[in-house]
Amino acid sequence: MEIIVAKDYQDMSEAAADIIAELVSEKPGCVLGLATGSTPEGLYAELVKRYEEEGLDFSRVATFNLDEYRGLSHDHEQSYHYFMQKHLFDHVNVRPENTHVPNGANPDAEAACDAYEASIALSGGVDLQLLGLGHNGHIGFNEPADEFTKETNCVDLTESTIQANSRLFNSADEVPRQAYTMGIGTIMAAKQILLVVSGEDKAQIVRDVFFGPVTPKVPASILQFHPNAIAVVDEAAFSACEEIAEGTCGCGHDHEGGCCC
Ligand SMILES: N[C@@H]1[C@@H](O)[C@H](O)[C@@H](COP(=O)(O)O)O[C@@H]1O
Repeated sequence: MEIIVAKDYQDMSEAAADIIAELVSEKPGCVLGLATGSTPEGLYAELVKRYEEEGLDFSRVATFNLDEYRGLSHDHEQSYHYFMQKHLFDHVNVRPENTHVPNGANPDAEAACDAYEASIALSGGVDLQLLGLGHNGHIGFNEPADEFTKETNCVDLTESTIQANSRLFNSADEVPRQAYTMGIGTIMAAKQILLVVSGEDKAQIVRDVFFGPVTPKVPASILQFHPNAIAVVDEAAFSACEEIAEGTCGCGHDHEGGCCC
């Protein structure tokens, strides 16, 4: 995994937007896998700026979002569909019919997830998958588990994720208990991965993800095995990794492939 350490949140957002903008310019009909959460808000703002100021063209781009809460309709203010409209889709020239978010309003989990997986396959596959990182190492809504998930599936959210995401709802009671999410297999099938992480509160999990063992207990650790993964993290999020990156953590081993301690 290539790691780019950005100075701060704004710097991280710009560096990540550069990578997406370059792909959209080089391959106007590309398929973008998109993510929600606070972390990518700044990079979406950067993409909107590039559309407005430089004419970055999204008219042939197709998008597939990672996940959606089960039970929330598209127009629910806390749905990820609504989030994407608000932060990106309403402000650039992407065609609505080319944007895809799992259908949280479909109570038939199997049908909703199978349909989503099929539409990703029909698009030819994701060129670049953007990811944020949960405090417990989740990507999409793939929570720590005994094994890696494969395809789009329905998951039970962990209590820590419900608590973390409750800041966007009136109370934790309102946070849906389940979500539809691309599986780890779906994510790993993307040709390129772009992980963005910001803030000191993620420093320990960033260290585990980048340098710890690859395990479904830390779902994002699987990204160590992706052949074309880039992580853009700010200095605060990278702060627990510095000693490893500099090779001064004292274990005496070569850290090129990650650290054992
Ligand atoms: N399902 C989303 C994830 O895709 C996201 O990466 C994570 C972290 O969000 P934030 O960037 O707000 O810390 O939150 C949610 O649980």
